[in-house]
Amino acid sequence: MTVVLPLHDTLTARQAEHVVRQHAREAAQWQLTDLFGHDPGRFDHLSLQACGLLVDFSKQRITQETLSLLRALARERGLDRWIQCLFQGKEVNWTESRPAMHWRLREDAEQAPEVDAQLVLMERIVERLHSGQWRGCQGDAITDVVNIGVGGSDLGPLMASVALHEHYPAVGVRPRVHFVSSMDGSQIAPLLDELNPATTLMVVSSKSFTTVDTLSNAATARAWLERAFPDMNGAVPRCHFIGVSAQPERMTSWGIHPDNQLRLWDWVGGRYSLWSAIGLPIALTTGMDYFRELLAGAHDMDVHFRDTPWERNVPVTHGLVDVWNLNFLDITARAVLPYDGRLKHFPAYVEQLEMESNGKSVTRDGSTVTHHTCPVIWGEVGPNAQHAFYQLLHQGTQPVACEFIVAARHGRRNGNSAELQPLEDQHRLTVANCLAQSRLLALGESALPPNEPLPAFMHYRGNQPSTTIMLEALSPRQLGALVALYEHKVFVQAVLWGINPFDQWGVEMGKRIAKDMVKVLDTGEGAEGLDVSTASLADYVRQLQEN
Ligand SMILES: O=P(O)(O)OC[C@H]1O[C@H](O)[C@H](O)[C@@H](O)[C@@H]1O
Repeated sequence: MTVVLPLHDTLTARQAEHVVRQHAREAAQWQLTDLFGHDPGRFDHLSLQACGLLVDFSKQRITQETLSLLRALARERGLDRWIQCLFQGKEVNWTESRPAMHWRLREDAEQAPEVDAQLVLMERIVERLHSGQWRGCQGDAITDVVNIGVGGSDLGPLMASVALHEHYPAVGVRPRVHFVSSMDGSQIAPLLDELNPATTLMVVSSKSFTTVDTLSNAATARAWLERAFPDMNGAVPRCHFIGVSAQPERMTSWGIHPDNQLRLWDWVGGRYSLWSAIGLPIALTTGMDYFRELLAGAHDMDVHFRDTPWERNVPVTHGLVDVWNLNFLDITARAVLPYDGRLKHFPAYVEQLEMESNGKSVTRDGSTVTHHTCPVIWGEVGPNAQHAFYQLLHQGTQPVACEFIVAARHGRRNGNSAELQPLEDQHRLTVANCLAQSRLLALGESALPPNEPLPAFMHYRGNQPSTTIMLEALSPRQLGALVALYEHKVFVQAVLWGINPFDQWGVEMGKRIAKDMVKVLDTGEGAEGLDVSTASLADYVRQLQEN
């Protein structure tokens, strides 16, 4: 099927960009202190609510006019048609000739029956594990599940399982869920020392089922189980391995029993796949009802993104503000700062989602972009980062756009009120820190009560822009909405930049040349074709390993 995707109307897009650029010349002089001083209604004008999230853009260096000019630019770049193409399942991933239909994983059984069929299989597995009916090869109930995956087959499930670990399945007992991703064996080795093979189940999670990191960890896990049960090698794959992949034949030839295979599809990008069976660890942590709530929250955001006018559209606004910071204010770094330890893996998740999606430099027509695409993104749990890199945010030389993510209520589910009070107090303290930091970053020392003049080294210059995303509480539904918000804002930005957010060709070459390098390290073969630095390092390693 050939699909005609909208191309930019280059001339008008250039005109719109010119207008935004002129506006940005003025904006370069703006101070957030003045913007707040001039417009007491700034919060009302520049904050939006959707799907249980309150998103405050008022601490960004923008005005209502800025957003309106950026929306005009987006209109001229064809964003409305691109959104339609996304949700109509057109080939928006044009370098791989595929649609990108992660949103379809959040549809109901009627709209997406093939998705529902996999959810039903997944639910059966989850129930068998929670009820103790899934048995190891010696008849023991499973107590520990190890998810073996990397990239999108690790970061999303890990992030959401940890974020929602206070949500328990309604019935039964959940197993402990562990994550192994690193190819060097440094995670799996100590884990296997602790675990009992009789009660451990491995989930080998790989969309392609070719990723060497995952397959080498899976091989180590299989050897460990086969050593433990030398006479039961036929039962080991059946009782101790589940596979999740878009490649059933590869799962089968690796040895995953057909009954233990869960599927996803080529039309789901790895970093967009936590909603599929790749999310099995999440469902094992929370139970299937909460997993479905997570999907429902993401679906809420899909509908909001698709149907809401851009003036009130959170992913559109979020994407546009980031484009503004990067391309018009030259802010090339962004910090993702959750004020909630449960979201400790959220920054790493966003790093992959955004930088693997939008770290591109070639446009649809094959030309090189003439502007920056994705900023450098990093992050950490905010309160911990306060004691680490906030020094640079407050007094360093570079502008950094910050993103604060915090829940208004902790929403703790277990324990009596006397026990919970100290924890509620800790949550309030955390929210207070979040608000204090974003205020100080924005306003600098003018946020402080008037005092005697500070020496230069104590100076807080302020004017660091930030967005605050406030959840009512960290529920599965709101987490689903939050993650889908990021997925869609990434798409908005890609459309404005004219790039494909759904491929990752920049990762492929590294995988290929690593194979040749293994040969160099093993035998020295191929070293003569290498640069002197790499050849010398390889030689040094070989000498040390031989002695
Ligand atoms: O799920 P897999 O096929 O094993 O892929 C795992 C990961 O590795 C690749 O190199 C890509 O960069 C990621 O986008 C992907 O999520």
